[in-house]
Amino acid sequence: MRVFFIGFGQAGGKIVDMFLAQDKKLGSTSFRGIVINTARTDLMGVKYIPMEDRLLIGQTMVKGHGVGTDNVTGAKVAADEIDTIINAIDKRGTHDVDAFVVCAGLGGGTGSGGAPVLCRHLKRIYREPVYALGIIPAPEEGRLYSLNAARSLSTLVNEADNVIVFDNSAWKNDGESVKSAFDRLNEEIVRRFGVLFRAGEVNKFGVGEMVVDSSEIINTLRGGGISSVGYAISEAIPKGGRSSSKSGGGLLGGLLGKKDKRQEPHIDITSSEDKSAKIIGLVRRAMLGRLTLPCDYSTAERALVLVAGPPTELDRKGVEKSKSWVEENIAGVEVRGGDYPVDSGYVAAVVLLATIGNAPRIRELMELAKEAKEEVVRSRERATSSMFEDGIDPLFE
Ligand SMILES: Nc1nc2c(ncn2[C@@H]2O[C@H](COP(=O)(O)OP(=O)(O)OP(=O)(O)O)[C@@H](O)[C@H]2O)c(=O)[nH]1
Repeated sequence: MRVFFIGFGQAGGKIVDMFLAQDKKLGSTSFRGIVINTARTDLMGVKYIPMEDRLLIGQTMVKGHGVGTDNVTGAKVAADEIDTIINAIDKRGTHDVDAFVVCAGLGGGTGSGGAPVLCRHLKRIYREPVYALGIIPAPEEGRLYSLNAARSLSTLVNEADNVIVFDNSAWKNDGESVKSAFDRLNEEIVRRFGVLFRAGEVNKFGVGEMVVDSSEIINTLRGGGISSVGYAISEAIPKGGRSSSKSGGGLLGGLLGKKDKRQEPHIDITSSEDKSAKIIGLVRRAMLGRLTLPCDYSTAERALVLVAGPPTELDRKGVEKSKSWVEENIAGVEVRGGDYPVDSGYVAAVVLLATIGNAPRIRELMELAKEAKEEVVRSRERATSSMFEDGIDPLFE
């Protein structure tokens, strides 16, 4: 799938920078993108994106200093400068893209406010689908971040064709601060979505036996709402049957995973039966393990199962059986799937759970936003009644 990424704000910018770095490392041209920010220093912090693809907005309003977690200003700046943003996207080339992905941390100001505005305009201008990859804050980051995320998310679900969520709090380790975990979390994000969005890409192995092309990803995400992604890897059987000591094993190895002692040890299997069992096991681990957004997977309306790895490990029966298993376990009946052959020391399963109906953290954010709204109404009423007590008629003052 050819994806045009737009990194909005600091988190979005760093993640898109990594997507493009991965593309360069793989010698692929599936991904392109630009980054946008109101803070000059954040744009300078990006490592791989060329200077001409870094766009500073809001200079008259905030003078390159950022919007300071104020997402109303973030939205205003994006709306005021939408023509400049669209021009920068057009300049980078959009004629052959399959989808746009707007990537942003929803708890701050620039990306949180700007992403919904940008999605609305991209949808107005282009025929290709527009997805948001939204990072939601951990509760420990404070109420303001959660309120910003709730507000941004409720607008985004109406503006984007689908919002795929990554929950920072679900991914940081106990005792670790969210900030110190950023680099690791970003790697997790780029690994999952890098594999998913590359499905169907032609490499030296050609396309898979059961190719997943961009239309299958698009059809899976078609219902809108919020989606989550599961991922699991297992070591592949090295050529000649011995275990490889190299991390990843090959150019694309880094795409699927790096050597991780916590992963299940590989089992030397060669028969189709064994390959199929390995794939089913991986898909189960992907769906039942940690998702980008922890949610009740049984409420998903559609799903996509993608198995990536060396061609010798891919197995049609395994993918078919995994699809049936996913279908039995989600609310909807539309489950798509296929394989993606790559040169790697790993086999990976990605499960995209689309349009989910229940995620506790999203519910928590929405309740917080409702309470905050009620508080505002109550404090307005209190202010009005105190003015009456003072003998002031607010209508005439
Ligand atoms: N996963 C991840 N989350 C991040 C990263 N950087 C910031 N965040 C989260 O994103 C939210 C803040 O968004 P930022 O991107 O820093 O803010 P911004 O859009 O630049 O907006 P302002 O700084 O307010 O102008 C917070 O909830 C952070 O936890 C990152 O590198 N990775």
